[in-house]
Amino acid sequence: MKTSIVLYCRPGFEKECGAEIQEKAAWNEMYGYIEILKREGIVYFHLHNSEDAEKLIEKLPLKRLIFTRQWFVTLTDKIELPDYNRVEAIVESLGTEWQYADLRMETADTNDGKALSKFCRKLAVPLRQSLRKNKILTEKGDNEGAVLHALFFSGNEVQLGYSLGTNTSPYVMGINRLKFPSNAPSRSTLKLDEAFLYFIPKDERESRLSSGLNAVDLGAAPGGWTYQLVRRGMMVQSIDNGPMAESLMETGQVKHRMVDGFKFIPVKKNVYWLVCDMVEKPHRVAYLMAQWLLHGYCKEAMFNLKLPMKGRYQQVQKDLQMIKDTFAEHKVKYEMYAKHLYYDREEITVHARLLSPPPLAKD
Ligand SMILES: C[S@@+](CC[C@H](N)C(=O)[O-])C[C@H]1O[C@@H](n2cnc3c(N)ncnc32)[C@H](O)[C@@H]1O
Repeated sequence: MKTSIVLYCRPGFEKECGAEIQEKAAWNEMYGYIEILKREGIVYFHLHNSEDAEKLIEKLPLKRLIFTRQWFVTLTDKIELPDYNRVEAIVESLGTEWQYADLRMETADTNDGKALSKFCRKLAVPLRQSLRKNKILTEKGDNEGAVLHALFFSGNEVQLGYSLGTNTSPYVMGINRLKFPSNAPSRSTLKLDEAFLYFIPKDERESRLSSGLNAVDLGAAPGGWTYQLVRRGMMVQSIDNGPMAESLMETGQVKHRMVDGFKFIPVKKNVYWLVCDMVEKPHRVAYLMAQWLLHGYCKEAMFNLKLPMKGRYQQVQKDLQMIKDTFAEHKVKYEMYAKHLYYDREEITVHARLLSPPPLAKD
């Protein structure tokens, strides 16, 4: 059996996901070839050297991959399951050598996969029990331990693998499913909600997403992103020529400014968050975000970069590199992560902040 890494991404983005893992593995001098399950959001990275699989998921932070939602190292090839005694067949193929802290029942992120996930939920109960009985699954609460993945292709076909508790997504298939708030003005509200939950660690949310902070929302109408800022108690300047939802204006927390988002500069230096969802050329948005941070107009920025039809991975790399080069030119320390989040479609979300004083800020 060859040892491979299985990566989950948004269906339709397998090529980008494959190109990215191959490139970032090569930076670590690990090589292999890609096999994609087209439109299923599943990518195999078959490593030439089997030992590299675990080394790679240990060394490369999952957070550094833009197009990968979740990953695992294979323990088995695809296993054929009988119609009965599926649990026994899975437990048997695992052996008793290794223990896991958690079990994830997974499928492709497709309509067929959704139908299959009901079956998985039912099977999870007896499977967990049996894994515990056989001491393959340890007691809950061990975040450091390995996570066991069971990827189902049908009720009769599964592949098993593991990820490392310290470098894995906490969600099944790496997807954080959120409930759409019925009073939000647009569905894109979920993009910013997911982004805040993904990029800002839980124990820092109280200070970095706290009530009373000031925010600017560029390309705000009708207000899905502003809604997330208002909901967290922030005061928001919403920039867009289009109309904002009345319900948001009534909160008294929103100032609507009908001006060009590329020309707007805040009068006061008290803006903490800049969020931006303008449908614009990504390099223009990337440049604007870097300028806001370097001038100290905001402390943190969360923004979308629209993806082109072709050469999506290369374009994203170019736009992010431009921001990195601009920061390097000004010798600032910074933190920047980008992710193709679940609620993103033809765009990725980027979070950036400076860790040293903004060099172009004027008193
Ligand atoms: C995808 S929509 C934003 C949706 C919004 N984030 C929400 O959650 O409801 C993009 C918005 O960007 C605005 N926009 C595009 N170019 C702009 C510019 N130069 N200045 C201000 N707004 C702009 C458009 O008017 C449009 O309302």
